[in-house]
Amino acid sequence: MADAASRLTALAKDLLGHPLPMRIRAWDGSEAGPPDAPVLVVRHRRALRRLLWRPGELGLARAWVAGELDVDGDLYEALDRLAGLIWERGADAKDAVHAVRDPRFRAAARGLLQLAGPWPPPPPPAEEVRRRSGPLHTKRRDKEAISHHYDVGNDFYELVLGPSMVYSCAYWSKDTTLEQAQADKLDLICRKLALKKGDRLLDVGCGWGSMAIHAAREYGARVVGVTLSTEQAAYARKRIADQGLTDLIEIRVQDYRDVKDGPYDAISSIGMAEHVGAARYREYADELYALLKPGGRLLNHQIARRPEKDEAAYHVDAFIDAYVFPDGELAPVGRTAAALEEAGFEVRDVEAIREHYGLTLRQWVANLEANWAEAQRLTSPGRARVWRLYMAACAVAFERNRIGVNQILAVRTPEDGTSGLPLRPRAWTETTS
Ligand SMILES: C[S@@+](CC[C@H](N)C(=O)[O-])C[C@H]1O[C@@H](n2cnc3c(N)ncnc32)[C@H](O)[C@@H]1O
Repeated sequence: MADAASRLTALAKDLLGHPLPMRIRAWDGSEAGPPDAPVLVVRHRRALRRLLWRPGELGLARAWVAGELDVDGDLYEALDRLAGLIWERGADAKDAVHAVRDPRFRAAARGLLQLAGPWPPPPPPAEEVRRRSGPLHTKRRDKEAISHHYDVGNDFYELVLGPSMVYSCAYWSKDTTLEQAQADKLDLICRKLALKKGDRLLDVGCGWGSMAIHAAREYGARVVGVTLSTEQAAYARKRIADQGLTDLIEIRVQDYRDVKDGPYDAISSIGMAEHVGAARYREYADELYALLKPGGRLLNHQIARRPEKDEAAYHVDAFIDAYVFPDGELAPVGRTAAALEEAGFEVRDVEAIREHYGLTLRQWVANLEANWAEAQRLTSPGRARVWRLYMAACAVAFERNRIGVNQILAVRTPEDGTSGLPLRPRAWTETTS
């Protein structure tokens, strides 16, 4: 009988209707497939059982988290090749229906079942979030989802994010470091908001307090930062005390829907609206509008995805939902802009900075890899693997324009129409390559 790698390669071709664009190394040490391609390592045939049980992303993710699947070689190239396969070839549901009717496909599925060994598959890895039923984005459920993602431990985030502790896309220029690019991003937002000494700034989804600190220290703003994560809040308060900024900054563990002490001169929302859910964008926009004084500005920095015919696709992918961001949702940028306009905002500027997120994520992955043993110790080997795959896959998704990230500047323009913006807020000629 042929070795496991050759059988897998042949079965994958019959199942996919296309050769697998990777080399395979199987549990028996055999190898097959294109010689120069990255190697998909199938350490244990249990991985196949998981895949047959949950075909597609979730099955792959479970095997990856359990350490049964790995990549030897350039992870980005491997993901890029797989993304090409999934996004360009697997997108058409009609193909899948044809495939299931095809006797070759059915024979291949039976072959895989044989190769997979004794049924049933093992239980999902402990890192998987237990699915909850009931309505999405209630305050309670959002708090649980946020704790899952952010209460992994500040030490772990320090390893990945580095000293800037900013968990959103940085603003790069040639030869900058991550720390500089993050500081540049925070400063860009302060300038877009035209912050000045004494202004009241509300930073919704304040993370570990980096924006609050920058705005207070560099612009003299008085800042309220809100987060749902108790660990983030504790960390932010300590940083603020260490820098002697407690008079200017207050950090609260509070849902943004419960902030009632407006009006503010400006609001920043950086990497938070991804948690809101597209169905609630209007509620989100209404809340922020009500918290601003007339003439006040909002800077909404948010990941978006390309439009889909089926809105169910806006829910994040199965792997990310099960292991990383439960209940996260991405929608096209127009949905956010429309909700802001409907709430009464004047949308003044949209800056798309997609490529910057690819660069940021690659740096986070490099930080994680450089601290791999420590990262596994601080969380678990499974969780460290989840994060590496999630961040590398997101980098590829940004680079391939599957998802993007945008800064929307919106003003609560008063009745008389004075927006307070300069005639030429930004000159294209100033941009660097
Ligand atoms: C991706 S982090 C971004 C943190 C920070 N803005 C940064 O750029 O580093 C998202 C933040 O949104 C917060 N968040 C999510 N939903 C929230 C809600 N309903 N109310 C308040 N904060 C929320 C999380 O607690 C977290 O601090």
